[in-house]
Amino acid sequence: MAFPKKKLQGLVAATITPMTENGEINFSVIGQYVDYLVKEQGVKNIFVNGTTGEGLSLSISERRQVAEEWVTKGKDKLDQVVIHVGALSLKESQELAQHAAEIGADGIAVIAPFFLKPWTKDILINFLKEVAAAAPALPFYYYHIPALTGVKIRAEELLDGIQDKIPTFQGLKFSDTDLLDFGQCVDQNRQQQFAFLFGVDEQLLSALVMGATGAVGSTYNYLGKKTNQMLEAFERKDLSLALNYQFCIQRFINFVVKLGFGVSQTKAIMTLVSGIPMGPPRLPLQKASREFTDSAEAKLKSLDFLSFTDLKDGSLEASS
Ligand SMILES: CC(=O)N[C@@H]([C@@H](O)[C@H](O)[C@H](O)CO)[C@@H](O)CC(=O)C(=O)O
Repeated sequence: MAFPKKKLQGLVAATITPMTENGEINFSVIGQYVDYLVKEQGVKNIFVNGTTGEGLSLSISERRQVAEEWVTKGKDKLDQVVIHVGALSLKESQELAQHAAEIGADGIAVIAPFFLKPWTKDILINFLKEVAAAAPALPFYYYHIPALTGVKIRAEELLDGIQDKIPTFQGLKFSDTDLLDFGQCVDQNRQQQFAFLFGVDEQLLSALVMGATGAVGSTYNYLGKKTNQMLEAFERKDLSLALNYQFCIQRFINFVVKLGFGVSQTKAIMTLVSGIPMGPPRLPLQKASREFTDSAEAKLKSLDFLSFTDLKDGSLEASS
């Protein structure tokens, strides 16, 4: 199999799914969102329908439409659009994988099924293999997020010999803090050209030291520019400057984590910073409180992540 695509590297924004106040998907702002990521944040890769995108809270038909809209609006602007196609139902996952191929996505990613769970590596591989086979021309990424799926099979174990079973396997999206597991994934697969995409934004610098080739995360929607500066400093081997950037990013994430941080809060912050209305999350998530948004705004300003002139009208929309 030949993959014409460039290796997925650098920052990948885990996109939010914009919604209207009525809870419908707001497709009308996706074009603007693409431009914002590229022009304001310098982020040209996206990960659609993942955790941040509430992919598992959307219907299959919605997931297809969202994927299609991002691919269409990202054409000639974005480098790569990866679609998360994981689902509890293998059939649905395969349908989404096939659809991603049909619409011209650049790759697919899959989480472990998390209700009736695979308990061994081989069972998980069998599930992933069946999904990957539905899109045999698309690069395949395993999305490791054990805290949310409850599937604790170590990524290092999973990667051992994975390309023999899944020839389209191209990389790992690692959303966990176990840097021993992550480091061993890199170390044991040095001969492969896999993408190692780290998914804990506040710890990215440590993962870069371990050999991460890129990162997928929610904060790259609005802290992409700052994180790109960190990547550039790391690339120039200016570790002290890179650390300054990481600490600065950590100060913000640490602050919001203490207030209670998740997808709802990401929607509110992105609305505030970009001026593009992301709307409320879908149940069971609850909209971020006005108090949260005000505190986050003050913190962003104090860290110089946001100036008064950056504020757009949409900032009001973020709060209840
Ligand atoms: C649990 C979670 O949502 N993790 C985020 C991080 O970007 C996270 O928001 C960030 O590190 C702040 O803690 C990503 O790993 C999720 C992600 O990439 C996705 O939306 O698919």
